[in-house]
Amino acid sequence: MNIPTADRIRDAFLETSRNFAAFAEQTGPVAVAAGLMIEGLRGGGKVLFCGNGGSAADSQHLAAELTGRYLHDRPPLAAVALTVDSSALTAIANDYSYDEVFARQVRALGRAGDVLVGISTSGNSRNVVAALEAARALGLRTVGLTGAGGGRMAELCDVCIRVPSTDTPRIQEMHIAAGHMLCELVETAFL
Ligand SMILES: O=C(CO)[C@@H](O)[C@H](O)[C@H](O)[C@H](O)COP(=O)(O)O
Ligand SMILES: [Zn+2]
Repeated sequence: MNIPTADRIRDAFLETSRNFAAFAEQTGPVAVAAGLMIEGLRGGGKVLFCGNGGSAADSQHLAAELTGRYLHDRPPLAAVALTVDSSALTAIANDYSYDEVFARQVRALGRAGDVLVGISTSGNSRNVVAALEAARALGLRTVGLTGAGGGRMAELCDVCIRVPSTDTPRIQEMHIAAGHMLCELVETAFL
């Protein structure tokens, strides 16, 4: 099927708009996740993020919003993206397996009271699932950002933000919007 370019762009933007309208009616999990992050940070804990591909980019983006600032000046907040240390990622993948790249870092760095945010559009990426399992075993709180199905992550998360789409890029668009809202709510609590 040969869809004219303008129609294709408009259809994609309208789909994004419909997705966000549906997501706006499902705000509860975002509020609960922000509460967990605020509680963890107030208790002296930190927020860890992990994900693959676009979700790796989201992980470092969101961690930087907390260690730096989102909109306002306030104390730095403890956050680490487990996606950015190329030496750790390559060594763990090479010596153990790619499935272990986040879980091993969680076991190295995670402490009870911390929060792990796992980001996956399918909810089934094995390294993110393994990281959530490791986090639960250590007593971390777990937050998921997934697509509508939730995948295997749904049952491993204290709260799972399941955005209303099954299309990877459309899901990612809502993930970063939800992530920004999390940062806004967390920042407000520390102003
Ligand atoms: O950004 C994109 C697609 O928009 C890709 O890089 C995407 O993140 C990768 O294919 C990931 O490996 C997908 O993994 P997941 O979201 O299912 O956990
Ligand atoms: Zn992408």
